[in-house]
Amino acid sequence: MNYDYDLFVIGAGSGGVRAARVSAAYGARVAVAEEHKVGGTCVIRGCVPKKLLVYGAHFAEDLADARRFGWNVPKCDFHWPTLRDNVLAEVERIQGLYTETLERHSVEVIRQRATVSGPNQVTLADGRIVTAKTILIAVGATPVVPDFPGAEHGITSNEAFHLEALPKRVVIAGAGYIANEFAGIFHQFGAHVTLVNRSDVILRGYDETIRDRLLTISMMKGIEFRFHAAFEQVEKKEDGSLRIQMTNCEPVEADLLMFAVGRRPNTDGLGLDSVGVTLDDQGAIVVDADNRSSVDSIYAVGDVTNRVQLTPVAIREGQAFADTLFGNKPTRVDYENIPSAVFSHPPMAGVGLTEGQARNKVGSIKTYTADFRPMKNVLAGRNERALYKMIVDAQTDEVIGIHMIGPDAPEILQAAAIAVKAKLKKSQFDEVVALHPTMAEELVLMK
Ligand SMILES: Cc1cc2nc3c(=O)[nH]c(=O)nc-3n(C[C@H](O)[C@H](O)[C@H](O)COP(=O)(O)OP(=O)(O)OC[C@H]3O[C@@H](n4cnc5c(N)ncnc54)[C@H](O)[C@@H]3O)c2cc1C
Ligand SMILES: NC(=O)c1ccc[n+]([C@@H]2O[C@H](COP(=O)([O-])OP(=O)(O)OC[C@H]3O[C@@H](n4cnc5c(N)ncnc54)[C@H](O)[C@@H]3O)[C@@H](O)[C@H]2O)c1
Repeated sequence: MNYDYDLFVIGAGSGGVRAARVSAAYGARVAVAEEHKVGGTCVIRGCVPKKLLVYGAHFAEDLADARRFGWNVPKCDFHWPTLRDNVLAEVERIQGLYTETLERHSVEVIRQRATVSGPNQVTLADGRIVTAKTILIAVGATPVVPDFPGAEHGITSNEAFHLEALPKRVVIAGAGYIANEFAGIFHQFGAHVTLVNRSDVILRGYDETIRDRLLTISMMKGIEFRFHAAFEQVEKKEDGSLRIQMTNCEPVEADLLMFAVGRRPNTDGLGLDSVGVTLDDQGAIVVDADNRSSVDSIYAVGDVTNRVQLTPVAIREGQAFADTLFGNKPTRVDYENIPSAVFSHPPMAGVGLTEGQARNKVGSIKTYTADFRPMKNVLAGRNERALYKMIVDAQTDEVIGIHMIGPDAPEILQAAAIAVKAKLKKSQFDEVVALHPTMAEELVLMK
């Protein structure tokens, strides 16, 4: 049968763009449909604008610390519209680059919503029907908004990048990645931040000691935490402020409520049920190791499969899909030892097993820690300690996990992750001469 395209990709985000571009480079006739902006969550309302806000926020501490280093810093004001508009302009620039790359590879970019209407058929928002030998679903995920009276007065991370003015009092629901990153951002911009979580665990999945250090430092900075609290009701008052009622604590008054309680796959109304694509109980597309769904001609990559919701993972899945299907190079993503980071203030990062996971899985382990006050913090009079932890298999001496919190932790961890992935031993770390004076030298000095 003749199809309009060899490949039709739905969603031009991290996974979809990579899959479309590489498949086209292998000679496939490819189209990609995008209902919002090319680049997807990471570029438009995720990693990129978030990291730029983190940089912007960090100046609050840098400017204060500079005085201890002899700089005569006058009283500085922060102007939110300047940062917001510069960040949004940068996002537009990157969006342009992504679109250009796709077009240069002869990928047809269709700026509309698309839904699946057959195993080889896609229906566009304007009513056009197109056919493709293979369909790749790369529609990502969307923020979860809990259901309770007044929840409509809250925003999600999608809107946080567009705020008219900076709120003075912010309540953030959740205690995961987005909650902790935005807690740091709003706090550094001068807002009073309260994090509300239904349990007393922040950043589940990260090493407990590292998480505890972030909690301690955040509280020291003045970020408040309300644990074991569930939202009951939010009222909007005449002056526009919010009265937020929760279980287990007094109501909180705030100017902004932001939900950061997870992201669910974007499969609603996508037509997948009509063709028999199997979804799990979270609405994620169930795929095999080659990203193939329960329907032979339909594949899925990225957040919509709810495996690991990170951009580099979506990109790898998109690449593996293209290599396997159109490049004659069967490739599978290796999910072992994926490094990750939280761009909180200070940031934290980790790779491999946490101490708790290692005790359960490996049994006999050794742990090494470096708990130190970075040189810069000492001179700045900033009482913030960094903490590095290394987990070693006691039998093989292999380093099976590295976890850290402190300045530049994500930058340092990316390099350390190579060693963990390469299954290097603790003795091989010890053989490396320290690079002095750095924070990273602690990695080869742990005793
Ligand atoms: C605030 C925030 C910060 C983040 N920070 C980081 C970080 O620092 N590091 C990191 O690794 N990850 C981060 N992430 C996660 C990362 O953004 C995602 O894991 C990644 O974007 C997933 O890529 P994807 O291709 O699966 O989906 P997406 O990038 O979400 O792309 C999906 C695209 O599909 C489009 N679409 C959806 N439905 C349709 C349809 N029916 N028709 C046409 N188009 C459609 C959407 O508009 C979107 O553009 C962050 C996420 C958020 C929300
Ligand atoms: N630096 C990064 O790499 C980065 C940054 C941001 C987001 N992301 C990705 O995006 C995903 C989504 O981020 P997120 O922060 O929304 O999710 P998350 O899974 O990190 O955290 C969700 C939090 O919400 C809490 N929660 C869940 N349901 C709740 C409810 N009904 N009421 C109150 N609290 C509730 C959970 O206990 C948890 O603390 C992450 O899992 C991550 O993969 C990555």
